[in-house]
Amino acid sequence: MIQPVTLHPSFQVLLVDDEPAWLRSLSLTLERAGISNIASCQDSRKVLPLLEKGQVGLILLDLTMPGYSGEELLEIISERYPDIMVIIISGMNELDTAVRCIKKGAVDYFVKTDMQEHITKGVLRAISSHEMKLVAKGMGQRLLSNKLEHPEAFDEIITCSNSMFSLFKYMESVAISSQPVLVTGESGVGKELVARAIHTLSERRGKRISLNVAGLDTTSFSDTLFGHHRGAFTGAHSTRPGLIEQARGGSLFLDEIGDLDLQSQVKLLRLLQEGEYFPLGSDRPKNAQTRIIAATHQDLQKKVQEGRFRKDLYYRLCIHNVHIPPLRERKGDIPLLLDKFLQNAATEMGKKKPTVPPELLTHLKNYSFPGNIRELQGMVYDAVSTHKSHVLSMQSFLQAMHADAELHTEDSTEPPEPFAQFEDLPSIAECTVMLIKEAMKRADDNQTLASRMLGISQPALSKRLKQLKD
Ligand SMILES: Nc1ncnc2c1ncn2[C@@H]1O[C@H](COP(=O)(O)OP(=O)(O)OP(=O)(O)O)[C@@H](O)[C@H]1O
Repeated sequence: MIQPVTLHPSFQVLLVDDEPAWLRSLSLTLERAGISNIASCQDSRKVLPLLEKGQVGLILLDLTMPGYSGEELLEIISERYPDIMVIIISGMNELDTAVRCIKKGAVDYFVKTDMQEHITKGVLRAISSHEMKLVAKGMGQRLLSNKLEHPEAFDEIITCSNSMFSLFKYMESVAISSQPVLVTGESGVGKELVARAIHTLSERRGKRISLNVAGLDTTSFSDTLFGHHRGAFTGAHSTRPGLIEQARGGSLFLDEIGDLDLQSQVKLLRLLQEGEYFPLGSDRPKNAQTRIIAATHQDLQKKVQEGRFRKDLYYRLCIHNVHIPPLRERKGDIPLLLDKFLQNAATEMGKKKPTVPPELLTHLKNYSFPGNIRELQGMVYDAVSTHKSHVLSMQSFLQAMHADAELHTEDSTEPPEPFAQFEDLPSIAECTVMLIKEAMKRADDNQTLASRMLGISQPALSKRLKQLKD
């Protein structure tokens, strides 16, 4: 069972300084920016034993301290703990010292008199960078293992496909990152379920809030996401927090992100880049402490090329990308999904789970499911709703598949070219053999079904098969 944690980031940020007042003030500044996994240490001699515990990922280190100096500690840490990042925050504004510290392995150097906002941004940058390193490290380890660490997070996603299993491992690896995740895939493949699993895996204590951004104009988008202050516009009678506030410490799922208008894209980009936003009617920025998960069935790269989606936003969003394959590329999932949906539909409608005719699975496996899992689910619910007793009728399935095939033939602007691969046309006899073989393959060697596909009787097919053998 995953226990929700309150702390961000997933590793500890250790503040080392001999001045308690500075430690307190720095700690408060970082907490305001949503960094809560903080430990402080006033005695430089206690730093190394603290690092032994293996929880620290980032150190903010003073230079002038009794015991070990910051530079001495920096050298030891770089050598013994190369994975831990060190930022120097010194009272001295000396270029030589800064250059020396960077050469010794510090990732940044700040002076205590620098603006707090400046220091905070540097710390947030280092946190993101360390998170990415942890993600990459975790990914390497997970790819070698054939087990999931949190299989329960994927309970709702029925699958036996290897490609989905690899995606689950990827999702486990990126779960700790606070960077956005872009979930892509055709309509009905399960993007929302995946977004839910990512939120569960992230172990964030805050809520998962969803928003479908399709059709929202810029004002509604800003108001819904950022909220408003009383009097911000006519009708704003009271202050209302936006969804980012509601998802504080959790995740914000933005569905249909490909439909976001260009002006709203600028606002979302700013939020992702700066980590802050302005509620309507306010000139005081607020820190966004939520992780963005976006989803789309559209080809965002194509939209970028067409100038309909901002390139910078696209790259920000797809730091982690989960692409879900369509159902036709994981047909092995069809029997499991069919069984699950039959059970669910029967339970919901107070019926006994129907028996399935044996040919149904073959028909379903030969169908391309443009509407993916949602389409299969719809077919099953429709069939169960009209089902009376015993064996489930195939009629509604066949009708749905036929109707869809017709729709797609009408849609298609380019007629298929079945002979494009042949330089010399095959003979009629060769075509017959090819057709029979293909029909038997599609029908899983079921002659009754194959003969139906070919439009001949089963005895006629059987005769031809015999001739082929001879
Ligand atoms: N692997 C799965 N196991 C069980 N149910 C699934 C699976 N994938 C999808 N579903 C079900 O199919 C339906 C569609 O899934 P979902 O809404 O997540 O798709 P989507 O990709 O977000 O679609 P859209 O692009 O149209 O928003 C839902 O009812 C969902 O519960």
